[in-house]
Amino acid sequence: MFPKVNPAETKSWDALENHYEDISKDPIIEMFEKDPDRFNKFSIQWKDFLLDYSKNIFSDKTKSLLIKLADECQLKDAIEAMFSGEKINETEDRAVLHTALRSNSKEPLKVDGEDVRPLIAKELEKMKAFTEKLHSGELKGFDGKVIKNIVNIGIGGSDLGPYMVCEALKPYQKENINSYFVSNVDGSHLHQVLQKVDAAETLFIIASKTFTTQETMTNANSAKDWFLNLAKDETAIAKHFIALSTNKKSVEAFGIDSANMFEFWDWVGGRYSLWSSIGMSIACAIGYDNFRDLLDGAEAMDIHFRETEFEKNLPVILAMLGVWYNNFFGAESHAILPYDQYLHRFASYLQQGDMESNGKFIDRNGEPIAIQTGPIIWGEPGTNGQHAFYQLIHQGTKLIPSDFIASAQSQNPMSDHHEKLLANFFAQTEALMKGKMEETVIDELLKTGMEEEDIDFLLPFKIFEGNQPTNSILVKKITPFNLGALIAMYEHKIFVQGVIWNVFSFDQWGVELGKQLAGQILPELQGDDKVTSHDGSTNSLINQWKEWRK
Ligand SMILES: O=P(O)(O)OC[C@H]1O[C@H](O)[C@H](O)[C@@H](O)[C@@H]1O
Repeated sequence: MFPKVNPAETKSWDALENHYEDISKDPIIEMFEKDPDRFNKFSIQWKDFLLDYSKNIFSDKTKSLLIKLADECQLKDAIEAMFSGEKINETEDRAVLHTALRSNSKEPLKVDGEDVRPLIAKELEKMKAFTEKLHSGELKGFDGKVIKNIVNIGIGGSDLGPYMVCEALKPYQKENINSYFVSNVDGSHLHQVLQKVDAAETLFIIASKTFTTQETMTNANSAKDWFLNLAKDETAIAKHFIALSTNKKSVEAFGIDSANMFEFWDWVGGRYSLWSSIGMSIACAIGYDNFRDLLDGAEAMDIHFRETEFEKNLPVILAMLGVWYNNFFGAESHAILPYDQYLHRFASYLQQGDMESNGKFIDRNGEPIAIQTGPIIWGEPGTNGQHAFYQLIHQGTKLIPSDFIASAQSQNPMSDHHEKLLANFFAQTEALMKGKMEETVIDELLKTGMEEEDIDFLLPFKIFEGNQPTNSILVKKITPFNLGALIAMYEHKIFVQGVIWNVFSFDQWGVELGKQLAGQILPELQGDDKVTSHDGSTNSLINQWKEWRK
């Protein structure tokens, strides 16, 4: 049974509240001075990963209390429930088995009496055969030209994951393939892409779990119209459109033959679906073997997560640190700061992964939750962020725990770029921890020859209080395998936090209301009649738009 423990009613929760009072103002730097072994104690090396979590407001006692909390919330049982295919997504009555998609195990894994392993293997074989045809040039368009452009049309989980991975693995991109992603229903998004491609050389991948999502279906229909206008032959669709979906009926109704449909299943959540046939655009971009490496990396992390004691478990430690700041320090957000340009979509990918999973106010017993749940996830690659928002992290009034992620090896070594990038990566976490004390500021200003009166004026502005917590995640190189492991690490971190906060992490009812209202408003936008059916603000906005639209 999936546990349903209210964390605030556990003994360790009370103990953590008391412990917070004792430790929250202690300078991290002094913890290093007192304990020379601190880095060894609070870091984990696993394969090509080094997680250093020693720069946190965190002691042996914090660690043991957080792990006790995980135990009291029955995390071990929850992990087993997920991996074994229990229907832990109770509000949708579904199992949660994205881990099965990347598993090499042959041991039967049943959902509703059916072993899912052969289903997964069959679909992967189909993806392999298709991508091999694409890369060998065998896949040709309606007039015999070789297909070289891939346009993925999808949104949310059917876009963010594949897009993020294709960007992160750009150095592995097949030379003869150009990949494009269209997600926004704003016609400009599709327009921009269609301008760049020749219909005769283009494959449209319509990616949608439900095949009913308004944005995706609108873009898919417009792409089809554009294509038919050029190809002038309905039968050519079979060569230029494929579908990735769980909904065969709607795929066929759209005009895509089920032979050109790559299936997945309702036990794969949208934001956890890049490992399924939703990863087709990834396999097309980097080749099937690299896609398999991505899956293997994720599987390695799954095994680590499932089998490693919590003390040394990467996702568990990251998750419990997040709980520590979210629930005891009152931190509202968590920053993801990759020092790797190719990871420039990583934070936005994790926004869906994390915020759609744990942004909930009702617990697994159907009761309102009295404690804080999922944080606001945000971030941009370093060093760019340093010149934009780091001011607030260093000297603002908010506590912002951050994950600094860097690749030890550059994909594109160029003079001393990578040393400079990494110098910034190392410097920032040190600066955030140490801050700059009054005496140091005075010393520095005296050395410039500044008058004492001027120093007195400037002094408070130049002080950095420090003690801003950070995790450093150093990865040897962002290969497909390591990226798969990195993504899976965050997926499991999110899972653990959902277990602790006692929320259902795999549904997303919160996205429905806006969709429903947009559906009601759309017909009201036709015609020139004044709209009066909403509140004063919404009516006025719509009516002003009607005046300005032409
Ligand atoms: O793949 P689709 O069915 O088109 O869904 C795309 C996205 O839309 C929904 O609004 C959900 O909030 C997302 O979780 C999902 O990934």
